Amino acid sequence: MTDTPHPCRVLIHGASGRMGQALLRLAGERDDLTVVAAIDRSTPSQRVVDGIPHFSADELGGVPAFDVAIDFSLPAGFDRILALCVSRGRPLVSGTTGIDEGQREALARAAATIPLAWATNFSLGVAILNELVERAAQALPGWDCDIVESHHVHKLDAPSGTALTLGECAGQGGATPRYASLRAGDIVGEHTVQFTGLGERVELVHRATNRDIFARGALHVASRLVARPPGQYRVRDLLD
Ligand SMILES: NC(=O)C1=CN([C@@H]2O[C@H](COP(=O)(O)OP(=O)(O)OC[C@H]3O[C@@H](n4cnc5c(N)ncnc54)[C@H](OP(=O)(O)O)[C@@H]3O)[C@@H](O)[C@H]2O)C=CC1
Ligand SMILES: O=C(O)C1=N[C@H](C(=O)O)C[C@H](O)C1
Repeated sequence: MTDTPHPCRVLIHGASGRMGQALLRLAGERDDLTVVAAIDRSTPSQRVVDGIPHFSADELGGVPAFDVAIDFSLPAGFDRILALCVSRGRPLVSGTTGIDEGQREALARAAATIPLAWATNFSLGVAILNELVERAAQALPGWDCDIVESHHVHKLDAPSGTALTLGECAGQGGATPRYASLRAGDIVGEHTVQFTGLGERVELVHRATNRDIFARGALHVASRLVARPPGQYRVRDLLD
């Protein structure tokens, strides 16, 4: 008889948010992961919810042992969760967008000591779209490149993180992208990359209709990251 390895212990940072709630629900459906701590910015009135201990961001230093942290919060909360993972020597999966250049540099430094997967979009479709955009930009030199993104009215950053990553991919293919953003209703997330030539146009589109796709992707990446050496990983590096 072989021993069953214990479920991977997960900390969720940004647990009260739209993404945090999806992560808690979907993690609860998996046998290989168990959530040992949920962190919100403000102190919750109830300390244990559905058997999961909740902590405020100010209490981060006192959270129990974990194997991997998953962060979907805001840029103001990002430095502290990164510092916690570095100090505990634990991997970090982060989908927080809107982080600045200094925070990107801190990520790169941290990758010398812990495994890290920071991505602006954890869906499979956008991982593929990133590659398609780079190839299209290479194949269509001189065409205009425009990235149009639409999101729900609560989204704070613009252009979206995904749009900026698509722009980096287009840039690697030689294009100079322009951006346009729309905030309306409850749109989960839509991105169109439009290449326009003379008399013709190519459009590459991704529409997210349910944020579970991001949460599932992040949980999958977390389950793979725990076995990796320190370094920065992309979503596509960790796909099966
Ligand atoms: N990479 C991807 O695939 C995706 C990325 N995102 C990104 O994930 C992030 C969260 O999105 P969403 O869930 O919609 O946002 P919400 O506003 O719904 O949730 C934000 C969460 O972060 C917490 N938080 C805010 N500020 C701090 C802080 N200073 N310290 C600690 N925690 C903090 C909030 O706690 P409290 O409730 O107590 O204020 C809340 O739990 C955004 O950056 C968004 O762009 C979203 C979807 C997919
Ligand atoms: O805030 C959101 O909702 C989303 N944010 C990410 C982004 O900024 O690209 C990913 C997704 O589009 C949803």
